[in-house]
Formats: sequence, C-alpha cells, structure tokens
Amino acid sequence: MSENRSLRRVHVLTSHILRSPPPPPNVSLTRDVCLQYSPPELNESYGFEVKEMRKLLDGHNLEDRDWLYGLMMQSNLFSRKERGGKIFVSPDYNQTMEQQREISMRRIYYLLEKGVFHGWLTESGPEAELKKFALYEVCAIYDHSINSKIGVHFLLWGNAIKLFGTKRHHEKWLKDTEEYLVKGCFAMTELGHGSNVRGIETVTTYDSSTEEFVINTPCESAQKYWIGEAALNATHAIVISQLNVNGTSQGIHVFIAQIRDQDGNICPNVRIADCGHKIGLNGVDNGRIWFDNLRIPRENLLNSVADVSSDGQYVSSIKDPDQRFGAFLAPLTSGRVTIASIAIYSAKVGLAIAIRYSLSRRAFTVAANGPEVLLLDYPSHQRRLLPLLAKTYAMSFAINDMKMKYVKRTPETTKAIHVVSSGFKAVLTWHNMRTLQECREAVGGQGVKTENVVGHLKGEFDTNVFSLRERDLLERFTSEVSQLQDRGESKELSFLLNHQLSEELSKAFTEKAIMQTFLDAEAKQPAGSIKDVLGLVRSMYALVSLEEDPSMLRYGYLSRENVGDVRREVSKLCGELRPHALALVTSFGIPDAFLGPIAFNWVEANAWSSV
Ligand SMILES: CCCCCCCCCCCCC/C=C/C(=O)SCCNC(=O)CCNC(=O)[C@H](O)C(C)(C)COP(=O)(O)OP(=O)(O)OC[C@H]1O[C@@H](n2cnc3c(N)ncnc32)[C@H](O)[C@@H]1OP(=O)(O)O
Ligand SMILES: Cc1cc2nc3c(=O)[nH]c(=O)nc-3n(C[C@H](O)[C@H](O)[C@H](O)COP(=O)(O)OP(=O)(O)OC[C@H]3O[C@@H](n4cnc5c(N)ncnc54)[C@H](O)[C@@H]3O)c2cc1C
Repeated sequence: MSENRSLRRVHVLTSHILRSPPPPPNVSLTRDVCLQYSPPELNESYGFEVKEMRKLLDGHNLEDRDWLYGLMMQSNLFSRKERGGKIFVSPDYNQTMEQQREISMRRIYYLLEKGVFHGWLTESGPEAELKKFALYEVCAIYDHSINSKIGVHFLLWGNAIKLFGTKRHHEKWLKDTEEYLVKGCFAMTELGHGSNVRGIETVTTYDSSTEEFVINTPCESAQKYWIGEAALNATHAIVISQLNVNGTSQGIHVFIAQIRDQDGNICPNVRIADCGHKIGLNGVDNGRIWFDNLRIPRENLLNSVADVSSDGQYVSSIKDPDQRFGAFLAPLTSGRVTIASIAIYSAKVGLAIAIRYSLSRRAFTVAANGPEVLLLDYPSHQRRLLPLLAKTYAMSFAINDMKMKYVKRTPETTKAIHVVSSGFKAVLTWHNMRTLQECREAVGGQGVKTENVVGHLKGEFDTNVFSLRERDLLERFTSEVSQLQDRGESKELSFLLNHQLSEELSKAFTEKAIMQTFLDAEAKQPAGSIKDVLGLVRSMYALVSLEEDPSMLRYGYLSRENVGDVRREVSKLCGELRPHALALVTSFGIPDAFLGPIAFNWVEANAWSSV
C-alpha cells in the first residue's frame, strides 16, 4: 500500500475515533484526575423505540417474561447481590456440586409455589406452549442448571407421556408431574450409545404369563448414562429400550419405570450411580441407571404408537419401522427448538454486557493529550462485536418463526420441523459459544470474573446468494454421491465419504432459512426508524455470513474481488451500526439484574466501599 494511502487510512481512522464522544464535562481524562464511570446513556442516543424493537425480538409473552424476571429478582434464593448501587441475580458457581444441586431444587420448588409451571403439561395449544417457551427462556437467562432440570422433567419426561401416552397415562401422570408429586427423568442415552439411538442395548421383554414387561441392562455399555435428575431426585424414568415380543425385536419403544419410592429409596432391581462433577451444569444431578430384570405392568408401555395385547400380540398404527422409530424421537424436537432458543438468549446476555461495557470503558489516546478512546469506537472492537449482534438479531427472528411453526405443528410438518430444528440447534448453539467467547475476551480481564456472568455462561452452555449456494451445494452433493454409487459404493458409505459437502449443505440450508425469516420480519415492519435499523442489521448478517463461509470462494459464488468488497462493506456497516449499539442491546429486554456489574458502574462496583 503506498505511503500516501496508508497515511490517508491512519487519518481516516484517527478522525473516526476522534469523533468518539468526548467525556462528559464533569470528567476530564487527563493523567491527573481519577477515571469516573460515565453511563453510556449519557452519550448515546436511541435512534428507534427500544420497547417496539423488544416486542419484535422476544416475539411473544413479554408480560409473562417480566413476571418471572420479577419473581427471581425478589427472592434471596436467586443469590441477589448489590454491586455498584444495583441489584444483580446470578447463581453462585463457587458452591460445591452438592450445594448447587440443592439450591437448584429449592429454586424450582419456589417457582412451583409461585405457579410458574401451571398448565405446562395439563394445558395444550399454541398459547400454552408459547407461554412455556417464554418462561423457559427466562429460566435459561438466569441459569442453565434450572432450565436443564425443568427441561428434563417437563419437556422430556412430561412430553414423552403427552406424545406417546394415551388417556390412561395422561390422567395418571401429567398433573402429578406438573405439581412435582412425581419427579421424572428421561433415560435414553447409554454409556455405549448416545447420538445413535437405534443402537441402544437395554432390552424390554414381554412376559405374557404375568402381563408384565421386564426391563434389563444386558451389559455395562447398556447402563443408562448422563440421565438428568437420576442421581438424586427422580422417582420415575422414561426408559427408551429395544422391545422384544415373543422372540422378535420390535425396535425402540418407550416405557415408564419407577426408580425411587416417595421416600427417595432406590427401588429393588434398580441400581443408580452418580455421573459426578461436570465443567458446568453442576446444579443438575446426572446419574447412571442399571435395570436388573425390573418388572413393570403392561400398562407402562406408552402405547400411542404401538401396543402389546395381554396375550402378547404386537400391534402398531405405523407399519414402517423407520417411521415408527422417527415417531419415538418426537420429544427431542421440542428440546432442539428449546435449546436453539435459549442459545440466542445466552448470546444476548453476553452481548448486552460486552457492548454496554465497551460504551463506558476507554483505552489509549490517539491524539496527544486527547481523551482515552471508548472501546466501541475502535473499528476493530466494532468488528468483533457488531457482526455477532447482527447474527443474534437474525437468529432471534429465525427461532421465533420456528417456535410459531412448532406450536402449530401438524403430522405433515413434523418432518420439516425436525430437519430445520436440528440445523438450528447446531448453528445457533455454535453461534452462542462463539459469541460468548468473543464477549468474554472483549471485556478483558473482567471477562474472567465470575460475577460478570459472560465468562461463566460459556462453561454452562458449552452442551439469495444464500439460495444459489444451497442449490448448487445440493447438486454437487447428489452428483458426488451418485458417482460413488455408480462405482458400486453403498448409499451409506457414499454419504459418509461426502460428509464435508453434506455439512456445508446443512449449514447453507440453515443460514438460508435464518435469512428468509429475517427478511419476512423486516418486510412486516412499517417504514420508519426500526425498519431502517433492521435493514442495517440484516445487511450485516448477510455479508458476515458470506464472508465467514469458505465455500463462497471455494465454489466461486464470490470472486476474489467480491470478497474484498464484502470485507470493506462489513467494516462500513460496523460504523453505521455503532450509533445504534446501545439501543440494539437494550432492545433485548433483559433486566439489568440479569446482566453483570461491568455492564453498569463497574468502578463503583469495585470500590473499596463495596469490599
Ligand atoms: C435434543 C436434545 C433434547 C433436549 C431436551 C429438552 C430441552 C431441555 C434442554 C436442556 C436438556 C438438557 C438435558 C439433555 C437431555 C438429553 O440429551 S435427552 C437425549 C437426547 N438425545 C438425542 O438427541 C439423540 C440424538 N439422536 C437422534 O435423534 C436419532 O438417533 C437420529 C440421529 C435423528 C436418528 O438417526 P438414524 O438412526 O440415522 O435415523 P434417521 O434415518 O435419521 O431417522 C429415521 C426416520 O425418523 C425421522 N426422524 C428422526 N428424528 C425425528 C424427530 N425428532 N421428529 C420427526 N422425525 C424424526 C427421520 O427423518 C427418518 O425419517 P425419513 O427421513 O422419512 O427416513
Ligand atoms: C449435561 C448433560 C445432560 C444430559 N442429559 C441427558 C438426559 O437427561 N437424558 C438422556 O437420555 N441423555 C442425556 N444426555 C446425553 C446426551 O444426550 C448425549 O451426550 C448426546 O446425545 C451425545 O451422545 P454421546 O455423548 O454418546 O456422544 P456420541 O454419540 O458418542 O458422539 C460423540 C461425538 O461423535 C459425533 N458423532 C456421532 N455420530 C456421528 C456420525 N454418524 N458422524 C459424525 N459424527 C458423529 C457426535 O456429534 C459427537 O461430537 C446428557 C448429556 C449431558 C452432557
């Protein structure tokens, strides 16, 4: 780059940064005066109505959300602490595993007593399910252990009974589950098989002489493993097992087994061990379960998909074993939609903290005796956070659209919802992990401090060109697979050998779906400041998605020249989004108490007076 050109760039950069809002009149930043905290609200203005934008982002049940935020903020059970003149609520992760497990259960009983879970299983329909999603998302903003525990109890144990059970099961189990008179767990995974559900080894055999099912763990690899709530709390388990009737295996089926009595004693013919300390989610008591020919009544087969008559005849409404297997996996879809949604709320917490902090934290001057510069006035800092903010907006619209489709699902749409929600679960959780990592680093040392939330969240969470790209990758994938099959390879091996193309195709498909929902949400907006800002955010999402995808260059969807243009355009968009950063994160609608002290007066929060 010629010297003139580089000088010009330095000049542009400096003049841009020098536009950084000067410190408020009462604070000088020269060497001889201590730095004072200046809230971002003093220097930043809102270019749109944040309450309206929040309605767009949350999508539904705002009042229910605020009600639950309030319940948590008012109780000492949620580790309330005063820092820098504000109240914050966040779990104390310094507690032992045993303490975290105990306080998590007490928090759940508090929410139960306040009526938070009312209707979660005994009410049906889109409104009831959307309210459940909203309250679930608020729980996840506070702590993933709570949301895992209630997820397992309601979305897995409870949903399995709702989906696979029939009237007798609904009447016997749903209300007791909703009131925690029964504590459920979901025993699908085994030591030897997790992703591959078809391969699980627990076998349940029908004994027509006693009209009972006998559940057995034939070998060590068949022990149920990672089962949330099993180590200490669960009284009953959904057991996913191979079914054997008259010597014929009928594949995966779903049973109810009691594993503890009401006094918490483990039932005969059941063995339970603890999975032990984890890198996160230590409020969840994950356990391991062995069944030693445990006998359960015939009625404990959840028989909406298939049944066994008293004399041992197997009957099923779904003839195709593959489709029957797919039907048994349905509860996982609600989990995938939930996990994808809570990933985006987790990213929102990280970004709200990191962007607010970077609108008050200053570092280095760029002009002699000039003021230190706000972190978010550095183009490099904008580049780190604002593309992630745009992606979080895009994915908010996408997951809200998915939730609407899920609560209005029909037999005809379940397959598509399964496929898209699987893509969303992967892409949105990867986005969250990347966002939390970037946010943790963007706040410097403060990101390592547990009370500032953003660092710890990661450990807790760990578990148009768009259309062209998708269409072309699909054509490439099918052609590569066909060529291998023409050479005599099996379909399965041909797929495996093209795993990279299939991963690129899945990502392209999911990103196109996200882009489309963003465009739909934006199109519904009347002309005005919100529509204008959404246009900027959508452009940032589109361009940064293209820029980050190597297949764009690999397959020639973008030329080298285009790639340079895209990079320059993203940088330009960072500058255009910078003035809206505070309003965009305020629109998340997350109460201050659920963020971290560094999002506010981090000087006072660390003053000697607060020690
Ligand atoms: C998703 C996580 C659940 C969490 C839930 C609760 C939310 C709370 C959040 C916090 C909870 C934390 C606690 C964690 C709990 C757990 O981890 S529970 C256990 C979770 N386990 C899994 O997710 C197992 C993942 N594996 C599978 O789902 C299946 O094995 C598979 C990979 C999808 C199946 O693979 P395969 O054997 O190759 O069969 P396929 O050919 O893919 O499928 C056969 C047909 O069935 C259709 N199908 C599959 N799944 C579904 C579904 N969910 N809904 C509808 N249809 C489905 C599939 O499309 C096939 O049909 P065709 O396409 O017509 O051939
Ligand atoms: C905190 C926690 C709570 C849990 N709660 C429950 C619960 O309540 N109930 C329950 O049943 N389970 C629960 N699980 C288990 C969870 O569902 C499994 O861990 C998950 O399904 C993955 O199975 P796995 O661990 O056996 O990994 P594996 O299936 O062995 O996979 C290991 C790795 O290989 C990859 N992989 C697998 N198959 C393929 C393939 N064909 N091609 C390419 N890559 C592949 C996977 O993506 C993964 O990265 C929990 C797990 C954790 C960590």
